[in-house]
Amino acid sequence: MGDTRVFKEEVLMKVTVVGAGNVGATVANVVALKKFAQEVVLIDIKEGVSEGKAMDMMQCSHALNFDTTVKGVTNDYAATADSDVVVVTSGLPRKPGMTREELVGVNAKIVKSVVEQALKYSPNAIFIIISNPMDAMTYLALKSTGLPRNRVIGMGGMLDSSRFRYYLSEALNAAGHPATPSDVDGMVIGGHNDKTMVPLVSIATLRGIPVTQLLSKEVLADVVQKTKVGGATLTGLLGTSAWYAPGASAATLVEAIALDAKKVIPCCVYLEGEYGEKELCVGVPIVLGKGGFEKVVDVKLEGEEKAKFEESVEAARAVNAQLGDALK
Ligand SMILES: NC(=O)c1ccc[n+]([C@@H]2O[C@H](COP(=O)([O-])OP(=O)(O)OC[C@H]3O[C@@H](n4cnc5c(N)ncnc54)[C@H](O)[C@@H]3O)[C@@H](O)[C@H]2O)c1
Ligand SMILES: O=C(O)C[C@H](O)C(=O)O
Repeated sequence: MGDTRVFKEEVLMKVTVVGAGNVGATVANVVALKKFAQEVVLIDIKEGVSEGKAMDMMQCSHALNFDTTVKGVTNDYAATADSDVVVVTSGLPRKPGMTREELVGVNAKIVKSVVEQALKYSPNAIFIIISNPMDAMTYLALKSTGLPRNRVIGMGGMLDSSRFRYYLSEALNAAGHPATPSDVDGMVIGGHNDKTMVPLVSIATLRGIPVTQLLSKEVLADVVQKTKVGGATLTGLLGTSAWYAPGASAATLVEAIALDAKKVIPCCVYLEGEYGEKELCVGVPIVLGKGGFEKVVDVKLEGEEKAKFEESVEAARAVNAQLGDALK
């Protein structure tokens, strides 16, 4: 089979994934499959689970031809030392009928404590926050560590945009315009929640053709609504929240950092005046490279989309207000 090693000297990346549940294990697996990292450390509080999942993944390496080492540990942050990226997935997922915001109290304690422990061993790491409610958890991670804003990034927009593309492709197919999700370009900004995320219909395209020229207003409104409740729909079907697309989305962010790809991806970041907002973390397009987020990309929002983004910002502020003592 020849030499399968694919690492470039400058991409000897170490990635820690905190939480070895559905999402965390998927992130570790997809990172290994993408072949850009030297080592992935999976850490959890449940005795043996990280070790078992890591061993299972390592036993895929022959069949799937990757050389990344996946290591599992229980509560041993020393093993995570000198990670370049730390992905935080630890915390409770919602159950059918719940909102993500209902998890704020319990997950705030978990996220605050794991970020502090991971930072002690990896003082230069970039943190990617997944745990929900993600916008508030990103804000908490940033405020409680005092890290520069480019090193704390929440993942939600990449996932919501994937769902938007998926539902757009379904609607386009039904309207007689053959399309796969990857033929469609579309972005979701704002908070990662069921009510106020903002799928940007005005700039969505099928291979460059505006979808507004191909689909009726009613169909587009239906696509927007399905996208907004995409996570709740899956939670209803699965009995717990989704993991394949969340894991793949988080791994894609890690990859953009590892390869210094300078990709434009909607992510949750701390705003300092961009989009007319400050003092909160919310989803906007950013350029992602080796330093974390390098800049916020300005999309000129108008009319209804502008008003919806402002609503989303207010909703994110309301959840931050519930962080209370966790912020101290
Ligand atoms: N941002 C997003 O787009 C997105 C997508 C999917 C899920 N999520 C969120 O991600 C989180 C994880 O979801 P999941 O489906 O993997 O849940 P899960 O229950 O399968 O896994 C969570 C894991 O976290 C571990 N954990 C709990 N406290 C910990 C601690 N202090 N240190 C280390 N590990 C700890 C648990 O033992 C468990 O293994 C949830 O909060 C969920 O809502 C976010
Ligand atoms: O829906 C959830 O609670 C999990 C996640 O945020 C998702 O969108 O899949």
